[in-house]
Amino acid sequence: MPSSHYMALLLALLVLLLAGVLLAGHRRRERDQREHLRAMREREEKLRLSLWASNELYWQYDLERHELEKVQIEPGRSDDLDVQVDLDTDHQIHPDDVQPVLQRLRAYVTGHAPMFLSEHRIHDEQGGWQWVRARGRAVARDDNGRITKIAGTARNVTANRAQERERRIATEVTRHMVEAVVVLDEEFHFVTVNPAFTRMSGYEAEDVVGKDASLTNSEQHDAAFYEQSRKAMREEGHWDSEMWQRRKDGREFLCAVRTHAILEPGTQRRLYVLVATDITDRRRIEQELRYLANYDTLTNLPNRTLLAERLSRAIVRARRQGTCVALLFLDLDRFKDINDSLGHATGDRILRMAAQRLQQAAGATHTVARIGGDEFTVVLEDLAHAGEADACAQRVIDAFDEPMLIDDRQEIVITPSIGISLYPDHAQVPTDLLKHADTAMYQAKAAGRHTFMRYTESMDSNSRRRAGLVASLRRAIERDELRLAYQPQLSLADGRIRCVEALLRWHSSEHGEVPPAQFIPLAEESGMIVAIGEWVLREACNTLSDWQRQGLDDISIAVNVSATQLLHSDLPRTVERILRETGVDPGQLELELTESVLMAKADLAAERLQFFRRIGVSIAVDDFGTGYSSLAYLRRLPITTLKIDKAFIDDLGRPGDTEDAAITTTVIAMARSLGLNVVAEGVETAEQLAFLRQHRCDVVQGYWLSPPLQARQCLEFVHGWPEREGSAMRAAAEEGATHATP
Ligand SMILES: Nc1nc2c(ncn2[C@@H]2O[C@@H]3COP(=O)(O)O[C@H]4[C@@H](O)[C@H](n5cnc6c(=O)[nH]c(N)nc65)O[C@@H]4COP(=O)(O)O[C@H]3[C@H]2O)c(=O)[nH]1
Repeated sequence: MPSSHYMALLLALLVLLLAGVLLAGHRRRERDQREHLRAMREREEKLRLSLWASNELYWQYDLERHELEKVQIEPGRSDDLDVQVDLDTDHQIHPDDVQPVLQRLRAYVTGHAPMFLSEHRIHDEQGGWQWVRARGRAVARDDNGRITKIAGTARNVTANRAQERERRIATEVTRHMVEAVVVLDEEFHFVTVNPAFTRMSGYEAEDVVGKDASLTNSEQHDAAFYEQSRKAMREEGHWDSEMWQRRKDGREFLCAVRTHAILEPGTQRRLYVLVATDITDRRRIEQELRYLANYDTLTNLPNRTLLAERLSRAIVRARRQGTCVALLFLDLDRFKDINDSLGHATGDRILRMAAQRLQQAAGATHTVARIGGDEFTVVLEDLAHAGEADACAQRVIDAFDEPMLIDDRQEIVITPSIGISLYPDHAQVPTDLLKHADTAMYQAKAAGRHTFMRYTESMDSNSRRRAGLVASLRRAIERDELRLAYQPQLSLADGRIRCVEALLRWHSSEHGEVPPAQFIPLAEESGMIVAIGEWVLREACNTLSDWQRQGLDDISIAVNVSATQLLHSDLPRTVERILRETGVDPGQLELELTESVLMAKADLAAERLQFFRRIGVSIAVDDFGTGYSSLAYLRRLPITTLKIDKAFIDDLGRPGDTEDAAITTTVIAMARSLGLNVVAEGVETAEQLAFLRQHRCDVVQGYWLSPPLQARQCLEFVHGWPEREGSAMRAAAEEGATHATP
């Protein structure tokens, strides 16, 4: 074979070989390409699947072109994952979020943040806004290394945010609730507590979480109570109650608790939610109100309301058991004077002491109540006979014999008057028992106070008489039923009558002659004493000026003035006016006030007395020795005269009387040392006169000299006195003196 043929064959073979190689290379490339394409498809598929599964979209942002490319899988189609690619230059970010998004982008691009991370709102397809959470990082840079493209994923977090918001609000609400919120697990162990629980119990969350709820149990309840509450929660799913709990520091508090069982989200486990309100203060206020409604806050004794309740119950019990109930009604004698004179603070102290003595005397088992002012009651139950009530009343009276010590320096004796009524003898219902005991108490007062009396039906007529007297007294002045009697006073130094005391008389057209001891207290209680007192003053001054016109110009007149007149009326103006109108010289008027009047509202009393002294009117202290004032106290008042009460004079001069004699001589001596004029009241016998003369008493007044007389008789008596003096009277006095002096 020619070499040219050989060469051609070789060339053909080479071509074929080359073609084969090329074909094989092409086929391999084709295979590689197919493989690459398959891998790409697979990756793309995985990407789609993961985008679908994570419900996120893929985005890529071109920083130079400001173009945003979004790739997202149509939601809800798992088998056919359609890719939706949007090229978007209008990124449709919520106007409020644009700046924050740009800032975050800038932070990443400038290297201040490791990635782009942003939560912001974008338009959704329905025209509303949806929250997206986007993450991304650089996918392309220019030759200078500057980021030109960022890509990443974004997910719709609108629902999450709403849930998260709800959760945050719920947490905040729980945190700020005034009520304690406690969540317990099925075993009643603490799961969570809110700050209000910490405030209420003193336990921080870490002190209690995981521990048994019995940690805060109080000893106010027994174990059965708590077991019962757990049973109710377990079986009924709720439990509402009030319960005492113990704080970390040991103090106990009362709370109103509402409990509900819930299921722990995502599990079947039960949780118990307890909402508790601290009602300790509310309960205390309720108890205080109940206390205020039923108790007297000054003495802590039951008040009228509780008394009525206890008395009703006592009657019901007595009816069932066939026993007897006694009601003691007690009023403190002349308490008003003490209250006025020593002040309300002292008055209150006396009431408290009186309450204690009363409770002690009555015994702890009996109801002692304060039903107003200085009025108290005692309910005695299970009495076999009425004599037991009398014995109790006597015990009470004895209990008050001991003086009360005020402020460690002043001793006061205050006496009670007591009325007693009995179930079933006198009444069947509480109101009638009270009424009858009150009536009996008034009778005890009328009988001279410091005593007790059992109710009798005749007492009702006495009460009616009192009411009738008050009604008649109101018309006494206009009916011209009042008169004055005048009782002369003898000055022992010169044997002359220098003063007469004006004493009021009332002859009622309905009740006849009513003694002052009966109607003056009524006039004082009803306030009528102011008008009556003014009438007395005018009448006395008119009589004196009348006597002066008839030649009796060297005599003065003493007029009684009550506490109400001195303190609650404009007595200084009244006295001035009457003196002016009647032309009586102030030096010839003496105002007689009882001790208690002078101590009443001491400042005002002193001020008024100073006024009278300034204008020349004299002041006498009446009934001295019966009250509780001391000479030391009276010395501070501008007093001119001291009248020793008849009670001390009565036994003077009788053999064996040493106490009254000692008191009288001491009072005379002390009064003289203070420069006071001393008048002895109620001098009835020559012996008394002699005693008084011997002990240098200044003045005597009483039946020995003369009873109170009508104005005309009194004028005649005084006119005729100089003739009589030195004869029979003097003889009697001297005779008495021989008897009286040992
Ligand atoms: N057993 C006895 N009694 C004697 C004797 N001497 C005088 N008396 C009586 O003793 C009382 C003395 O008056 P008093 O201490 O101011 O006590 C007076 C006085 O506190 C008060 N009173 C009388 N008139 C008035 C008045 O016009 N205003 C005021 N506020 N009270 C008056 O009534 C009280 C009683 O007055 P009366 O019944 O008039 O009683 C008078 C008088 O009649 C005596 O030797 N033996």
